[in-house]
Amino acid sequence: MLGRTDVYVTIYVILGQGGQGTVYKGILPDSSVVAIKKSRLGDSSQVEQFINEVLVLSQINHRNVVKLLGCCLETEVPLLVYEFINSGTLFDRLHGSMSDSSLTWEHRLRIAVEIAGTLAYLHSSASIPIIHRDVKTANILLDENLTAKVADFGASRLIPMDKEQLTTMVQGTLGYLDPEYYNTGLLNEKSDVYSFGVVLMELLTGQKALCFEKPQQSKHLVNYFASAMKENRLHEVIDGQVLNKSNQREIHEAARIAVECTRLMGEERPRMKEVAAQLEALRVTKTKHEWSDQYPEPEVNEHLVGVEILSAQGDTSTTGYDSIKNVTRLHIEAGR
Ligand SMILES: Nc1ncnc2c1ncn2[C@@H]1O[C@H](COP(=O)(O)OP(=O)(O)OP(=O)(O)O)[C@@H](O)[C@H]1O
Repeated sequence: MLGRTDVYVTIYVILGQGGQGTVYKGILPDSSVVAIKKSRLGDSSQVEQFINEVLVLSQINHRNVVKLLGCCLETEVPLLVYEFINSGTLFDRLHGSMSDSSLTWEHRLRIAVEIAGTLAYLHSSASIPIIHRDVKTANILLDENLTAKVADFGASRLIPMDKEQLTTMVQGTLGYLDPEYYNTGLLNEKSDVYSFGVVLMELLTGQKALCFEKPQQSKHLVNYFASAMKENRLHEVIDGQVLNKSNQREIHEAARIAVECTRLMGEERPRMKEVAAQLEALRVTKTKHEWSDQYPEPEVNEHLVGVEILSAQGDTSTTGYDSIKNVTRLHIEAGR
């Protein structure tokens, strides 16, 4: 945080307009680029959301959460200052002006792992459990390496340790909103699990969560996706840009996880921790497969003789095996 110092910011472009106000790109005197969120004049509920965001973000230090650098809450128009994330939102990459084929399945799976890991951290590892409450692709920013940064904590809630769920005014975004929370007003971590399931479906299909222009049966991604899964026609809904022979198994498994996350009853949905572990396992297995394709096990022929000679000399490892172990370990470390 910047603390109580006067800092002059040069504002030079509008990045976007959200429910909470306008976001500008700015530059600090030390030349660092920042994003500045400005509340709408005279809207007290927005000021409350700003204060909430400061409260929540000051509890969090995570590489996949956008960093809050400073705030200015006493002024007539409150401001929040964040690190600038320069490659747009996941929504824009998938559906907007930035949509292109550069988002491969490997990128999408890694982004899914990063979001799932971040939500698992918010739900169970942060000092006070946090429910984001507005998980959607428009709230996932991407940096130059396409690393995901979860943003927009204005609607999030800190859950007191002695409470399993909270009664709140229902808030969220259509298409991502947990139907159980919508009907009961009872909020718990499983609402984020539902919204994450929708994000995973978006990554798998390249389609929007809710698309009014589409015919009734494909308007809601969750229903469309779940019936395709049930009727064994998943290939019809998966983004043609990502599906190929070598990733069918992973895509099918990721689709199964997405359907589990969007179950109608919250208690039937998995926890984010389990989801993150299952998706991470898909990535690790993928790396293993890639390595074994590159360094195939020796066939039963004269090569085997060589291996036996090595074994007799006390070296029982093969290149492929050790390499696989190293790669797996590297990925787990990088995922922290
Ligand atoms: N830290 C940031 N770095 C770069 N761009 C940002 C940053 N924060 C927000 N933006 C940009 O500003 C836009 C508006 O952000 P904001 O969070 O206010 O709105 P939203 O998520 O689109 O809408 P809502 O708040 O209604 O959910 C985003 O879509 C994004 O393009």
